[in-house]
Amino acid sequence: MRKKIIAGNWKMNKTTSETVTLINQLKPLVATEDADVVFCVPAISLTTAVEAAKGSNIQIGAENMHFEENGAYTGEIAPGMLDDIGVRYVIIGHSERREYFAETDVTVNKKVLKAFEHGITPIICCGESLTQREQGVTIDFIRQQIKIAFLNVTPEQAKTAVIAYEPIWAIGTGKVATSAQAQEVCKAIRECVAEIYDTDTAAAIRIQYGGSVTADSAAELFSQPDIDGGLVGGASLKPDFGKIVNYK
Ligand SMILES: O=C(CO)COP(=O)(O)O
Repeated sequence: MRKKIIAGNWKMNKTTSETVTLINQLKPLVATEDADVVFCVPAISLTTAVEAAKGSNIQIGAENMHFEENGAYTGEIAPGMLDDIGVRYVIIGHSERREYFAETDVTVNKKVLKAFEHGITPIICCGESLTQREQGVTIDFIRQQIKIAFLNVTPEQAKTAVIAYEPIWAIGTGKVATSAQAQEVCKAIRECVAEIYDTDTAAAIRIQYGGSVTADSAAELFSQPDIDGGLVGGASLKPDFGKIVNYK
């Protein structure tokens, strides 16, 4: 049985002092043994967030990282820097990074490989646009994203990865995918992982749904057979996140 993983993606929200306040406020609300709970916070607050989360079940994740060890990449953050301060997860290839910062399936793959090298669990994002959904190419498009993201990733590594299916049309729009739509794609992702590797790997990998998840929609989404939790944007910044984590 896969353990659920419920992660917040804070995006570009909250100052460092606000981060401490919010973590302290949410700590008792997200305390559970039933799910892994991850807060992905802005890079500038990562060290503080790791400190603030100590003694709780909250793990801290980054929202991005570079794929090189170090070097002349002004403004970027290396995987070893995250590892050094106790960051255990990193979101890779979020659609906002693909859209505004020119990330591609190839850079996603490089980052995924680097994250594993450093023992950091990648939360690998995929998802179609509204146009692609209307064109009927959703599954083809996502299969391509997954196949490239996992190039040269070993089955042992893949078993520990997290995939976040986030339809772009559902992000920040209040337009949540139906549980049937989300389940259909998450099942297709698992089948794709089985094709790349084997059924054991497909059974172990955790697949989240993301896109306008709220305390009202979480229970139905997370009870689908191929949905192992969520990647939550807006609602992860509020006490409601506690209800999402304890959705049952
Ligand atoms: O992009 C998301 C999480 O990564 C989803 O954001 P919202 O929950 O705000 O729609």
